Amino acid sequence: MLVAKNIEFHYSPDQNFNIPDISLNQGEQLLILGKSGSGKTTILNMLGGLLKPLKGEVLIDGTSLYQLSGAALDKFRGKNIGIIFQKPHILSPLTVEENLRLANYFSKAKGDKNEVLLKDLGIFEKRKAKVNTLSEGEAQRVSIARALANSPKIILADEPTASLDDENAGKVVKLLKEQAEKFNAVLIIVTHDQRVKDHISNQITIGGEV
Ligand SMILES: Nc1ncnc2c1ncn2[C@@H]1O[C@H](COP(=O)(O)OP(=O)(O)OP(=O)(O)O)[C@@H](O)[C@H]1O
Repeated sequence: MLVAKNIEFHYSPDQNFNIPDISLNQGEQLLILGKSGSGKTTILNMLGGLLKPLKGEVLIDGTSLYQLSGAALDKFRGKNIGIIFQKPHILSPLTVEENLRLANYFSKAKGDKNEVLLKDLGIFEKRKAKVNTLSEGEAQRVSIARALANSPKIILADEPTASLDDENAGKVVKLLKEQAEKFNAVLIIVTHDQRVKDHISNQITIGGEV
């Protein structure tokens, strides 16, 4: 389902990220641990079709992402990959519901799963609320709902627990796992947060001990 092989990348020649090969089947989960600055967001962006590696390739369902043209890659990403960014990519003046409909619109999905998704994530009762009136934990769940709105085969989450207290951090990881299991999707979480360690047993560490 998701394969990354022989990936090489650096922003400047004096840098070198050591990026291990990754191979995950449908429904498998992986935790990538790394200290701040170790390249976690960089890897996630490469796996998500947002940053072209200098060498190597990323294959999703046999499709080599960076062989696709820009427009085809955008379309492929919209259909297959859901990314939960470190800083929520949601529009705060809009309501929860409107944010989801916007995601549906961009991925041409019907939006028939929105209600179930909001219920699963415990934010259904907030659907008419503007995002800028939500707590950080609620806003994080909206950004998860948005990323999952088109039932992606690959779910990538960048430090999804960084700004959450213990209780909410645990909840968010559980929700991500449940949703991935429900859709039999690949789930990759990158984090430096030790609290996530106990939730996903398949782990790799980049850039030395965390
Ligand atoms: N666009 C860029 N141009 C140049 N250097 C960059 C760029 N983006 C990131 N870097 C550098 O690359 C390194 C890895 O960054 P990255 O954001 O991938 O790390 P990270 O592990 O996700 O860190 P954090 O946990 O703090 O978010 C850092 O040293 C960062 O300063």
